[in-house]
Amino acid sequence: MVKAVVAGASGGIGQPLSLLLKLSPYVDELALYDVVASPGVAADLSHISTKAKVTGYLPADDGLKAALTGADVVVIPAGIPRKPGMTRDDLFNINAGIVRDLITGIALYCPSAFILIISNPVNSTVPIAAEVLKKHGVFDPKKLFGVTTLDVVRAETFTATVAGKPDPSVFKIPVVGGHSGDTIVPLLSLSEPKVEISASDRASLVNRIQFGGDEVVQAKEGKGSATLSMAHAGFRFVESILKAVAGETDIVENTFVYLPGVSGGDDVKSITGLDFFSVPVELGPYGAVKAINILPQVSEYEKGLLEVAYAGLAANIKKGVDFIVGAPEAK
Ligand SMILES: NC(=O)C1=CN([C@@H]2O[C@H](COP(=O)(O)OP(=O)(O)OC[C@H]3O[C@@H](n4cnc5c(N)ncnc54)[C@H](O)[C@@H]3O)[C@@H](O)[C@H]2O)C=CC1
Ligand SMILES: O=C([O-])CC(=O)C(=O)O
Repeated sequence: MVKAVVAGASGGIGQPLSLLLKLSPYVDELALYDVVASPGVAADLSHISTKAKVTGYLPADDGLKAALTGADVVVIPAGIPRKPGMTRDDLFNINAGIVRDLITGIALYCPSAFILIISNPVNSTVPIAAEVLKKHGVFDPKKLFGVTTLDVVRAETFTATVAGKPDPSVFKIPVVGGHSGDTIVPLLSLSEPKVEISASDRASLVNRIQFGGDEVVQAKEGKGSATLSMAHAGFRFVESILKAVAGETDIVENTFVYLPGVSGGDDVKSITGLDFFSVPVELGPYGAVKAINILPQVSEYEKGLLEVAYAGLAANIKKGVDFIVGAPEAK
């Protein structure tokens, strides 16, 4: 019996993601938590004739505890989205506290659940989550994931367009680093099948993948950021986790993990110098089995992109850690 929880279930991502989970054969119970409207969303979804039993919870009456108790996987798309002109880091002040409080609930009520963080800025919210879990003595790095799947989905789609291929799903393209602007590093040189593109097409393709989020923010004109493509990407990642839990093998997703806690992570860290980084990760029934170190295979051009990403990521990660452990005193 698999219980999935969506925290932030009434939002732009939360609703379609909950719909996809309600349709999944891997989910037996689906608990929807939000500060508004979650019982209504749950009532609506509960009429769909699939097996998952859907319930909705608000903060009142220990709703977070009721939602999380017994959870196997918790997906977190709670928090505010960007408006035009904002960076993901501009969301930190509000979303950091939201993620901290939800992770505290997970530490108390379902400490062995898989935790998938969608809330931005992912480069900082995942370190926040790790520190909260450490404080409670329940941190299992094999089960904490920053969801960077949308970058992979965009890489597949935009590359197919440039390559003139009608079906983007034939592509497998690793995207490493973090989840904001130039911390997102698509490794087009490792694309399968191979893509032959000119240097100038490559530069604009990389830029489009790195700033795909901004494209949607601008097109929505102040009404939020990517929600439907994110629900698809989030569901793809949750489903990979649930397939691995069900015993399927050879499941690999790119995801932002705590490298020192994942097998193979130290090899990646010895190149990046960072504790958190998104790389292809093999998933198994107990979480991350192995971080796959593809960094030695990248092109010279991609090495340059990576150097830029390292600097931005270091600052974002430190900001998240400091939010929980406290910034060191100025001397
Ligand atoms: N990782 C990624 O690739 C992506 C991340 N995002 C991020 O996902 C987050 C959500 O985006 P949207 O769904 O568009 O926003 P939204 O505003 O439509 O929905 C957010 C939901 O979170 C709820 N919420 C707020 N505080 C909460 C709390 N303490 N506990 C539970 N729920 C709470 C709100 O009531 C709302 O229903 C944003 O931070 C956004 O930047 C968005 C797209 C891609
Ligand atoms: O751009 C945003 O703020 C939302 C996001 O993370 C994305 O679409 O990749």
